[in-house]
Amino acid sequence: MSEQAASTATATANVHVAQFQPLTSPRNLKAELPLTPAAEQTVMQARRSVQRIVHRQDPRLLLIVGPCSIHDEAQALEYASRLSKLRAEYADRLEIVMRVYMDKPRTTVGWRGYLNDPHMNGQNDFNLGLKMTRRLMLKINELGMPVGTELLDPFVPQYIDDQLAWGAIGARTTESQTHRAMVSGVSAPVGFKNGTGGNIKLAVDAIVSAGKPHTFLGITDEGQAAVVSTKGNPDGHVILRGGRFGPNYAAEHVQETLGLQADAGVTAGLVVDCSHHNSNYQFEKQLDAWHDVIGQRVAGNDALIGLMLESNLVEGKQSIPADHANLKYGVSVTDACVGWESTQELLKWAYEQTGAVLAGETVQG
Ligand SMILES: O=C[C@H](O)[C@H](O)COP(=O)(O)O
Ligand SMILES: C=C(OP(=O)(O)O)C(=O)O
Repeated sequence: MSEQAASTATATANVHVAQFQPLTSPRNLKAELPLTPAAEQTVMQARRSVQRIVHRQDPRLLLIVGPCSIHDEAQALEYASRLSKLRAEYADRLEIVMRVYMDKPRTTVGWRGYLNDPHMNGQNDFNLGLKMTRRLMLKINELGMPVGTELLDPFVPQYIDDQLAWGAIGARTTESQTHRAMVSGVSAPVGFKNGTGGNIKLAVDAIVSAGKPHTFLGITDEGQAAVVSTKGNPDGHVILRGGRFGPNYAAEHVQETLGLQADAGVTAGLVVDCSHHNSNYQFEKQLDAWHDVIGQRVAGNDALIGLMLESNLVEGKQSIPADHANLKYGVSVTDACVGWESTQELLKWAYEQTGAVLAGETVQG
């Protein structure tokens, strides 16, 4: 697509706009990369399971597991292929969804993810990023591995909503009206992180807001600017991710959250993100959160319905080198992740532990 300079610049308008570029429409991209029957089946089955887990009608644990961010298609597919085997093996007790995070929020600036900047060089080729995102999600769904992602840019759901079993709103945007309204129209269940400062109430408020109809400005499938009216998303839930004061997965924080939800009439279960402030950004500490939360669930706290784990083929993280040939294989370029061996052990442990919880309970599809 050809680039176009800001043609509307005047003395007072678009003073700080450098350029506009045409954006492909959701319909064009979906015509090029349609949802296949196999991918659709993965999405539909997993979405239904996640909805039931969120509303505590299915006792299995929802586990959202995968890299902090995707930066390489082949590595993401290798990870998805490995994870899909464990998903199938543990399906009677665990509903495993892969973290396929493509659009990254930043505290200030930094690489904004594969969707925003697929070349990782500041070119911000959104048209390519959207295509690569849709293609990767399609391939992962076709493996029978359901996809979960953070929804950050409000236009993006029109391009990938049909492929999502689960979505998240990040800690930096849960309080945003724009994101709450956007979620009210998203087809999949969506989790809201607590704020970076640790405020849980704003995530509960977000569930209430996104559960209602909204009218906002967005785009149509044809890519035309439009007034969008939604019906409300009934499957919002809180994701506890810790705050600047420290972790918030202990029993007292879980109780506090349930109290806030009761006041607001929210009955959804809670997901705990083992990473971010719940691990103090040290990837090994995700194990503490994982063991603690599953321990609470096994001890009888049914409100704890799921966990998130930041995991990659290889543990740790790396900075993005100027020469991408120097990127280390399978290592995160954003937050540090646990490696594959730990991931396997953690999933096996979760499966073993939840045996007692699920004994005698029937999982209905
Ligand atoms: O999940 C990843 C990061 O925590 C998030 O994108 C913020 O990153 P930053 O604080 O490094 O910008
Ligand atoms: C950015 C993320 O988390 P948070 O919004 O909790 O910082 C993430 O999960 O990738």
